[in-house]
Amino acid sequence: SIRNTFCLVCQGPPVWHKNYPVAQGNRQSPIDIIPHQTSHDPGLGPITLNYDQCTSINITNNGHSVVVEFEDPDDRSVILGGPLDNPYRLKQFHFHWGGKGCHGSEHTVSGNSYASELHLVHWNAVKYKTFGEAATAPDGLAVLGIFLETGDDHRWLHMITDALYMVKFKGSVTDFKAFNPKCLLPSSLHYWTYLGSLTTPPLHESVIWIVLKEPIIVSEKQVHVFRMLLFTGEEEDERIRMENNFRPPQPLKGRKVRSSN
Ligand SMILES: NS(=O)(=O)c1ccc2oc(NC(=O)c3ccccc3)nc2c1
Ligand SMILES: [Zn+2]
Repeated sequence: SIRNTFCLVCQGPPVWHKNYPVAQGNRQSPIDIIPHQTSHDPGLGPITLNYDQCTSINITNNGHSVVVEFEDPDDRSVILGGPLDNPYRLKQFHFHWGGKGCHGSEHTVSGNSYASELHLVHWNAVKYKTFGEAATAPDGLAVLGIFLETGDDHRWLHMITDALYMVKFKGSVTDFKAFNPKCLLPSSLHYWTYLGSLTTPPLHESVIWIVLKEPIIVSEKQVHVFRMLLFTGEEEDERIRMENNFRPPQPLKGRKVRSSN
């Protein structure tokens, strides 16, 4: 049937375990974070984001999300501290969002989801030679998750949403230079952290998750611009709107979620 030809990832989370058995593993992401059940760890220091020398390259529609990629030849833009033993290099950031009126974050907080979630993906270049190698190692990646809550316009998110018309179709890419994602951070860097995975195939259990407690505020109109993107390519007859590209929370399987102060 059409569904068989439809790519496996596009058929969504319920079928991923067929080709990626790790989907039912012991450290899958996202999760529902229950604040009063997290353990406050005084040994957990603050995180530091050294993004001032970062070099963004382009913005692309990879058929699952919209991704801004960075040059990572050295430690010019890194996240360090917190639960991390090494600096982790910024590789890319991307978003997950819902459909009209329904929420689209991946992590939830006491069962509540936000309109969208931003992921800044970093890799451990001290221990591993390439991103690909790090992506399969238990301490290979560190992803900073930031919730987007609807309210007033976000003055800097416009730089992203104004570029989305250029990458409407799957497989499209356009230059996107000199963007510093520091402008997308909330005022507080307090966070929860736990050991998890990539939230889309190949679902590698290689991510140290750092989820900020404070969301950034963006307007519903700005989130709606993300929904003009398509899952489908320019050459395909059927146009499928890119929305609800989030994986639902996965079983905690006894994991501890730690809280910074
Ligand atoms: N939603 S997620 O868990 O943050 C997540 C999920 C799946 C991912 O695949 C990649 N691959 C690269 O970035 C990459 C970048 C350059 C070369 C090869 C791969 N990053 C991911 C992040
Ligand atoms: Zn993501």
